[in-house]
Amino acid sequence: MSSARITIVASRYNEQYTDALIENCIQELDIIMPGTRIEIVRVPGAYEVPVAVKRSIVLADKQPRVVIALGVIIKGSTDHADLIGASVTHSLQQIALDTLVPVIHEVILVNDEKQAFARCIGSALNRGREAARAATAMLELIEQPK
Ligand SMILES: Nc1c(NC[C@H](O)[C@H](O)[C@H](O)CO)[nH]c(=O)[nH]c1=O
Ligand SMILES: CC(=O)[C@@H](O)COP(=O)(O)O
Repeated sequence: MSSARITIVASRYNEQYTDALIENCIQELDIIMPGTRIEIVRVPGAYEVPVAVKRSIVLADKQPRVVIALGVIIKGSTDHADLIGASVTHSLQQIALDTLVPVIHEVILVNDEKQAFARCIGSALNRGREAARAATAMLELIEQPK
């Protein structure tokens, strides 16, 4: 039984999809890493995810072993979605490299709700379950004896 500590930082924007990402992620963690202690942090939108990820690492009394970042960005009629997506991707990677705490990136940028449904609620491409599997793999990697 794992006593690992994982923090999930998830945005609320497009809540029907982000809630599904969280639900699928937790369900998968319960299967592949039962007993994992999970903390959930919610933020307004994808753009706020990186600062909450960094705060969950730097300010936490007990540092998480892995952080999972979840969000759904749906393209609109301007470049705003692409700008947010690019900034979030770069920021999350920078946080992981700066802190050496693995940050699993499933803040997805999609063209429409059909793509969002397939990746958040559907099973074949579920990014919440993918995040859980990636987090587990990274936890096993960082907990290997040096
Ligand atoms: N359009 C989407 C947003 N927009 C909001 C931003 O993430 C951010 O909260 C705002 O710019 C204030 O800083 N967020 C998503 O997560 N998904 C979207 O589709
Ligand atoms: C990613 C977003 O903020 C998006 O909803 C913005 O839509 P628009 O590009 O039409 O302003």
